[in-house]
Amino acid sequence: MSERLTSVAPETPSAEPTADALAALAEGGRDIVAEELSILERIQARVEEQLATATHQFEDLNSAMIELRDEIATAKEEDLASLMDQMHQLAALNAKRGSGRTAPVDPQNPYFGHLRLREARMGKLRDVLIGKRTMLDKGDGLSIVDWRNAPVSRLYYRYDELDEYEEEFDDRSIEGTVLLRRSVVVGEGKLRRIDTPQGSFALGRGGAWRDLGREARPSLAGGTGKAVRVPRGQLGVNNDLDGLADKRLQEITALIDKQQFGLITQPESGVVLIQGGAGSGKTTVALHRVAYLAFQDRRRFSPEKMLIVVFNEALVEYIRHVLPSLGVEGVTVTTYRRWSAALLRRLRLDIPAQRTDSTPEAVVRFKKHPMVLEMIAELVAEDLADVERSLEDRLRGRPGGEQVLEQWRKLAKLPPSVRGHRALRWLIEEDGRNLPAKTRAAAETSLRAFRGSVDDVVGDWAELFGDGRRIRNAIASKAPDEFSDSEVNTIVKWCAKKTSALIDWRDHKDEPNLRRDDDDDEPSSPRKPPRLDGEDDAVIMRLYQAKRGGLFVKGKRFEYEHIVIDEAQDLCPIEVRVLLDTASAGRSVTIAGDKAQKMIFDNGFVDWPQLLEDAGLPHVAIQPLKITYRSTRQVMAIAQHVLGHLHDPNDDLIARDGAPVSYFGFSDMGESVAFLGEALRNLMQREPTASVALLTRYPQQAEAYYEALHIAEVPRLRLVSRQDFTFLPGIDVTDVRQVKGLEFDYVIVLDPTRQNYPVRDSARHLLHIACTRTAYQLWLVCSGRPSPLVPQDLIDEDDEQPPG
Ligand SMILES: Nc1ncnc2c1ncn2[C@@H]1O[C@H](COP(=O)(O)OP(=O)(O)OP(=O)(O)O)[C@@H](O)[C@H]1O
Repeated sequence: MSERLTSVAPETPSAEPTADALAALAEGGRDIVAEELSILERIQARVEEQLATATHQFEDLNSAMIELRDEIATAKEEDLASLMDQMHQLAALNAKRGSGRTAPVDPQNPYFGHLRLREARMGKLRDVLIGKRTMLDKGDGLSIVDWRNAPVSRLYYRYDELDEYEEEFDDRSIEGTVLLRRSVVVGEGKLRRIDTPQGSFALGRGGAWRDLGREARPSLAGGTGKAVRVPRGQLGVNNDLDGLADKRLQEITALIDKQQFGLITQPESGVVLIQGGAGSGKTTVALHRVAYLAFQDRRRFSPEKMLIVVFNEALVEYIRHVLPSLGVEGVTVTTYRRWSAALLRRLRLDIPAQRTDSTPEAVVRFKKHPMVLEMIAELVAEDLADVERSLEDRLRGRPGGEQVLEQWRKLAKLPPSVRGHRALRWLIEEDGRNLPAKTRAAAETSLRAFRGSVDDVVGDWAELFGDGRRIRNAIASKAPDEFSDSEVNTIVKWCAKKTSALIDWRDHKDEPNLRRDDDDDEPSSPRKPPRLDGEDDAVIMRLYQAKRGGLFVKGKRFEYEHIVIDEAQDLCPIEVRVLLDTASAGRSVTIAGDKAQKMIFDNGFVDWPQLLEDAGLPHVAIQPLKITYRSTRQVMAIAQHVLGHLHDPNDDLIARDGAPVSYFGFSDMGESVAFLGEALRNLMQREPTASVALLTRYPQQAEAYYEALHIAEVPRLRLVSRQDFTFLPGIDVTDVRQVKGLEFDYVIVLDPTRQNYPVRDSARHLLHIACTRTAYQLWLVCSGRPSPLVPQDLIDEDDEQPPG
C-alpha cells in the first residue's frame, strides 16, 4: 500500500462508541466499515469548513472584482492584458458558483459510491467518491465527483472491483485498476450501509454494525422466458429463438382452463364479455375465440369479416404475430383511432381532416359522456317528429292524406334515412301513385325536405353542438353534478365557435378568399379548414349510423361478422356503440377488459353493465376470470395494494408463488443508476435472452434513465417512446403508458415517488398496470420519497436489504 492509501484508511477505529459498534464484525468487515466511517468523517469536516467559508469567499470574490475593475479603469496600456485576464478568471469562477456546479455538498448525504483507483502512469492512488456535487481533492487524496458530469464517475458505472480500466477523457487516455468499488448509503449524515464484493454491512437500529453476508446483494435472476407476450425472434434476429412464440402459443392453447374454454366456445351470436384482472388471459381468450369461430364457420367468420380493436400499436404488433399461429391469418387488427380515421375518410363526409389538440378538458369529458348518445337519439327523434308534423300540417283535410300518414307510421322501424327514402318511393312508384295529385305534391314537399336534411351529418353535428340550450339542458338533466357552471360555459362557447367555423368553412370553402395580402395581387387560397376535436369523429359516425342505420361505403353497408374489443374500459361508450353498430345482424362481439387497468380517465366508462346499456346491448352475465397466469402472488399482492379502494375483493385472483418483490430506496438518481447498472449488466450476462422493462412515469424520465444507463454500459438497452417495441430480448426503458397489455420477464418500476404517483385514482391505475407487466420478478427502485401508494412494509424491508 502506498502512503497515500494508508493516509486514507484509518489506523484505528476513530472513537470509542465506534469500536463498540463494530464489535460484532469479523476483522475484514471491521476494517471496511471503519475505513468508510473515517472517510465520511473527513468529508463531513471538510464540508462544514467549506460551508463556513463559502459566504466569505463570495464576498472576497466580489470585492476582488470591484478592485480589479477600478484598476483596469486607471491601468497603463501594457498592464491591461494581464488585468483583463484576471478579471475573466474571476468572472468564470463567479459564474460557476452561480450555476450551482460548485454548490456545496450536502453533509447529510454527501456521496453514495467509493472508488479507489490505481493509475497506470505513476501508480498513483486516488480515492474518488461518487455523489451529487463535486468536491475537489485538497491534497489528501479524497474527492467527490458529480455522477452526472464528471468523466471519472463513468468508471464507477462501468467497472467492477479489480477491473483494469481504459477510458478517453478530453482526448487523453487514462488507464489503471479499480482497487475498490463500494456502494455506500449515507442517510441523515450517518453511514448506514456498505456494499462490497467482500460482503454487505448495515448499521442496525441499536447502533451496532451487522454483517449481511456475501450473498446479500439483490439480483434479478431465473426469469428468462417467463413472459409469453414478448414473442422473441420474430424479426429473425435471434435465429436460435425463431418460432419460440408459436410453440409457446400452442402450449397455451393446450393449457386453456375450463372457464376460459367456456368463454371461447360461447354461441356465435351475441356478446361475450371477458372480464378479469391483469394477466388472467383475457386477450388470450379473445384471440382463441376468433380462431374458434373461424373454425366453426369458415365462410361467415372469414378473416376479412372480423375485426380486432386493441388499445395500442404494441398490442397490434403482438396480436398480428400471434394470430397466424392459431390458424387465422388476415384479420384486421387495429386501434380504435386508426380504424375510425380510415373509415371516416372512406365515408366521404364533407369534414376537415385535421383535429385540434387543444380541446379544453371539460369539452373532452362532455363529448365522451354517454349523454351525447342520448342527445343524438333525441335529435333524431326530433327530426322525425318534425317531418311528421309537417306532413300532418300539409295533408290536413286533403283526400288520401291519412293514407300517407299511415304509411309513414308503418315505416317507423326503419332508420330515418331509409324511412324517408321508402316513403317517397311509396308515394311516387307504389300505392301512393294513385292518390290525388295535390295530396301527393304536399306530401312530396315534406318528404323531400326531410330527405335533404337527413343525410347531412355535418348539419346534424352543428345542430347537436351549436345550440347552447340543448347542451345546457342535457347536462342539467343527465349529468347534473358532473360539470361546474364555468365548465358548462366553456363547453357551450367552444362548441358554438367550432360549429360556426365549420359551417362557415363548408359554405364558403369553394369560394376564393377575398382577403388579400398587401403585397400580393392574387386572392389567397380557399379558406383554411377549421380543426374539429378528436372526440367529434365518434359523434359524427354515431350520427351517421343513427340516421342511416349503419355506415355505408360506396353504397354498401360496412359491417363485420365478428368484432373483438380489447381493453374496452378505455374506449368511451360512443366509440363502443359505433363499433358495435358495424357488427352484422347476429351482433357477434367479444368485449374484453379490466376496470383496474383503466388508463383513459373521464371517458364515461363506469362499469360493465353500464357500458353494455350505453352501447345498446342486452345485459350479459359477467363471470370474471379468476386465475392470473402472468404475475405471481407476490406481485399481485403489491398490485392490489396499490389499487387501494379501487380494488374489489371479488376480483381477487389466484396466482402462483414467485420471487419476492423488492423495494430499493436511494436518495438520488445517480445512486439508483449505479445500482441498476450493476444489476442489469449482471442479468444480461447471465440471462441474455431475458426481457426487461424499466418503467418510468413520464417519457422524459425514461430518456434520462436511458442515457444514464447507457453511460453505465448496460447492454441491449432500448428507449421506447412511441410503442416501437422490438419484442426482442433486452431492456426496454419506457414510460408506463407504453406498456399496457404487454408482458416482460422482469419489470423495474423506476421512481415510484409521491410526485410521480400521488394518491389519486389515475396514479393507482397506472402503478397497477406497471406492476402487473412482469411474469417473474418485480423491483421498485426509488430515488426520492416513495409514494404513499407503495406498501410501507415493502419500504421497511428495504432497511434489511443491502443496496446496490
Ligand atoms: N390457461 C393458461 N395457462 C397458462 N398460461 C396462460 C393461460 N391463459 C393465459 N396464459 C398466459 O398468461 C399471460 C397473460 O395472458 P393475457 O395477456 O391474455 O392476459 P390479459 O388478461 O389480457 O392481461 P392484461 O389485462 O394484463 O393485458 C400470457 O402470457 C398468456 O400466454
